[in-house]
Amino acid sequence: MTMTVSVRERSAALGRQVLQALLDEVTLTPKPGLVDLRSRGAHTDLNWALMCHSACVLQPVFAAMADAGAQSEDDDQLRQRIGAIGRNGEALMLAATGGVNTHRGAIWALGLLVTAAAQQGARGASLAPTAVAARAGALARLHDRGAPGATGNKGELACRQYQVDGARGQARAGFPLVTGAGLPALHASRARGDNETTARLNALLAIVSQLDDTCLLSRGGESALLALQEGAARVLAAGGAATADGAKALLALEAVALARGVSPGGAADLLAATLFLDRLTQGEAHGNA
Ligand SMILES: CC(C)(COP(=O)(O)OP(=O)(O)OC[C@H]1O[C@@H](n2cnc3c(N)ncnc32)[C@H](O[C@H]2O[C@H](COP(=O)(O)OP(=O)(O)OP(=O)(O)O)[C@@H](O)[C@H]2O)[C@@H]1O)[C@@H](O)C(=O)NCCC(=O)NCCS
Ligand SMILES: Nc1ncnc2[nH]cnc12
Repeated sequence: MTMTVSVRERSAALGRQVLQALLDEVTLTPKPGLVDLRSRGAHTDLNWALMCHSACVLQPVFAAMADAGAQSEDDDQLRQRIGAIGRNGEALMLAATGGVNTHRGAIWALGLLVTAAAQQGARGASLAPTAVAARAGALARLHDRGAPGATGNKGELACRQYQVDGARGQARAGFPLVTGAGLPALHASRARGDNETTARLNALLAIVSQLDDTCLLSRGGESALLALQEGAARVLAAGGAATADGAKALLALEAVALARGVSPGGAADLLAATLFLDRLTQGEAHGNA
């Protein structure tokens, strides 16, 4: 009995940590093309308040996935369970936003990661980012029998048209751009004394510079993807968002995103995933500086 209560409490705490990561991501400012505290970026149907509302509505969904992860004995059953919770979460999101896709990618990526973190925690296994991401990747590779054969979503269509792996591929590979780009950039930036906002912006740019983001592909095609990847790499090569040259390059990147009407929504989700994994090992020490 006491055991059940403490599993629930830990799951609820993980749900709050996901919520915090989503709020930190959307509040991070200035982001190129994305919704932030200043603006809607390249979006007409999204804004900061709607993104925050959506994140709050989804908190119990992430806690339910964590609960499933903590209590699971069998990976295949767990995969079916979180697939169902994720689809229900998507329906809740659409009902709460009047049909706007605020967090589909986040439900997918952070859903897998929070499940994996809860499973690792319940087994007394490592909560290191690489261990949690690898566990999440293993879950993503299992067949979700409740999933429709085709979603018809823009990401899926872009994957087919441009021969990229998209959100599914990133998860099945164990989130290599979270562990290999976002987290290293976040930590390197903090280590050289950048403030937390700059460190998070540099983590986002490191992800944008390498990700085949289907949000960019579906709105702007390959030329938009390349323009954003190269623009993000230029900010980092100039020393990152904290330097004068980097800040100039970031403004130029934002102008490119707005002129093309594109937004790196997949990279934003992976930044939230980066911040979640960082928080798992760092505790709640980092505020929005
Ligand atoms: C397996 C799914 C991820 C279904 O994916 P599908 O291929 O069907 O396509 P999408 O709906 O496009 O979902 C993919 C979302 O993932 C984000 N993303 C894009 N590229 C990548 C990438 N390379 N790596 C990781 N993540 C990526 C992205 O999400 C963000 O963008 C959303 C806004 O996108 P969009 O609707 O295109 O919006 P706009 O461009 O603004 O549209 P318009 O205004 O122009 O109309 C936003 O939500 C961000 O989150 C992609 O959208 C999965 O969804 C699935 O199977 N779900 C059900 C089960 C489940 O959730 N399980 C979870 C636990 S197992
Ligand atoms: N900040 C943001 N702006 C637009 N789309 C997003 N998807 C996830 N985070 C986002």
